Amino acid sequence: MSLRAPDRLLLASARRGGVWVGVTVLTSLLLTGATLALPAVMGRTLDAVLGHGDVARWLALSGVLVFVLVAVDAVDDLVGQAAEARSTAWLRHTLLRHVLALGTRATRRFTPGDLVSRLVGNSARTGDAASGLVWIVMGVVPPLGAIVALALIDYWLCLTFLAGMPILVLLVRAFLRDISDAGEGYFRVQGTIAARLVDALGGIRTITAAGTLDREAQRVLAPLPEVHRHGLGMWNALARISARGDLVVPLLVVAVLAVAGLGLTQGRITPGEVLAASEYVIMAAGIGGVMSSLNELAQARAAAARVAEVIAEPAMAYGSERLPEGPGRLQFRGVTVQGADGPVLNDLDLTIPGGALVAVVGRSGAGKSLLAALAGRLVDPDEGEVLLDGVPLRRLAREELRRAVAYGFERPVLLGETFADAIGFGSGSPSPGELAARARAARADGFIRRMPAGYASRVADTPLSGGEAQRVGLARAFVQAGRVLILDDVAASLDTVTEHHISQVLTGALADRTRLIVTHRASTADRAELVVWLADGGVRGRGTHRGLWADPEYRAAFQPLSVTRTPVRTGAGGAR
Ligand SMILES: Nc1ncnc2c1ncn2[C@@H]1O[C@H](COP(=O)(O)OP(=O)(O)OP(=O)(O)O)[C@@H](O)[C@H]1O
Repeated sequence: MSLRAPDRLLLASARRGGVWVGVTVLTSLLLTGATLALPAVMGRTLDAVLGHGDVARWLALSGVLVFVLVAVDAVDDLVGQAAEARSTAWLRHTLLRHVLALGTRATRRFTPGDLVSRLVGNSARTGDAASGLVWIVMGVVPPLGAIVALALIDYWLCLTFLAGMPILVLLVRAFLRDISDAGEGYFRVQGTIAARLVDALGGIRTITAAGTLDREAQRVLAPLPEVHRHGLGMWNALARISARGDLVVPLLVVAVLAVAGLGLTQGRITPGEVLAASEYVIMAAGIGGVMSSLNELAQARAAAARVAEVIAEPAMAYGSERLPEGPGRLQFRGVTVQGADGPVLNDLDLTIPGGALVAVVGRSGAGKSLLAALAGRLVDPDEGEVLLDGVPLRRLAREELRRAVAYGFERPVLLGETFADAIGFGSGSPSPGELAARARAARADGFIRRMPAGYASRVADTPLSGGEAQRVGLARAFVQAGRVLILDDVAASLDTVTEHHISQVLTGALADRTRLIVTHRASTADRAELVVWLADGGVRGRGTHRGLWADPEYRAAFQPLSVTRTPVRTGAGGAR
């Protein structure tokens, strides 16, 4: 029988508990042995007191067993926690690496808040299984051992107990089903709340400006009744098993003790053995102890299912090929990307000449950013392929691709402690001189130098305007720039003078690269050597800005921004 993904993950994470899992097995074995031996030794002690043996010896042995139980129990807890910590750490590493390897697909498939809840809460719950599994396995040993002990005392005792076993088994199965369903629902709803909270924090300015704090709090916490319902489901399952156990276990105990009493009157069993049998029957029916471990395991399994769901999402695979020498020519061949309501790009064929400055324009939602993402393999097409200097991007080694293609984004996230880190991010260790030169080119050098610690200033402590952040992001792209530089609407928050300066860098210092610029600005399109106009899922037109401007639909792609931001001379061939 092949294990399901959550079970495989549970086992893998339990193995990562390493040596501590082994120690937990040892301590649990000791505990189990002592637990099993104690009733027999107590029975012998009683028989000794009644005149059949060495009382002092049996009393001493009872004392040793009790000591072992207390001491080992404490150690068992400690090593169990150590195993869980190691398993959880491994699981978080694995999940985090996978989420990052998924790239943009991670946040298309899962919301950030949901991913955080899986990474933080669910991973820890799954990690609990490291010692939980051992405790469960060890948890069933005392009941099984107790059944054997009953048989050793008198086989009628064992048979009486086994007659009641099927009821116990049915109870356990029903409990496991109820608790697993409730656990899964509980974690899912927790993830939903976390996702809404992250959304709300991302949009906190809008919420504050709109004065909708109460409504937002209600929206974030709206699934709480569901959390309550699933929580109640878990408690009910526990209560049911406890009530049913309370009914079944005493019945079993009474039945076994009645048979033991009969054996005593017939001289088959000693009084000490009756005492031992009364302990063993309770141990054999030890539904309570195993139940709480099973409960833990069921919850760990529900949590593992949520972690495994992310891991099952295939990460982007890279090839091993290198790029030949080349100018940075990009080719899109039959590229189709499906969106929620049909293809966003449909069988698109396009060649971006190497070393050219190319503007990608089109109305909002035309697929410009998607085209830019495809060009550097931030996403893969559903059909077709993208080639760089003749090599399909999928075949390129990851480092080769990342060295060859650099990106600048409209709302860059500045990663790294300091501004020097943020600008050099992903580029090895550029020299301070190179960092400054690129920052100057991106018009970021001035405001960074004015900070108290210059390039060593901490990014997190420095609130930046949208345009300043864009310029730092641009400097990073410039440092990184390989043979292709892709700028996705990077000038959206820049004033015309800064944008003009940056355009000069693109046509000057970086003129040997292929530059793919997504833009809404007519002035940027006008400076490009080639304009690719996207509409209706494909290339609606390509040529120079001036050549395309005659088409009113082309002009409409710029209208909202060009009217307000960029003076445009209308008329055939006269755009600027
Ligand atoms: N990886 C993807 N898979 C499927 N659909 C996507 C993907 N990325 C974006 N889309 C969808 O493609 C459509 C176009 O998005 P895109 O961001 O490319 O538009 P755009 O032309 O850049 O718009 P804007 O000018 O408003 O920034 C959107 O509906 C978006 O949801």
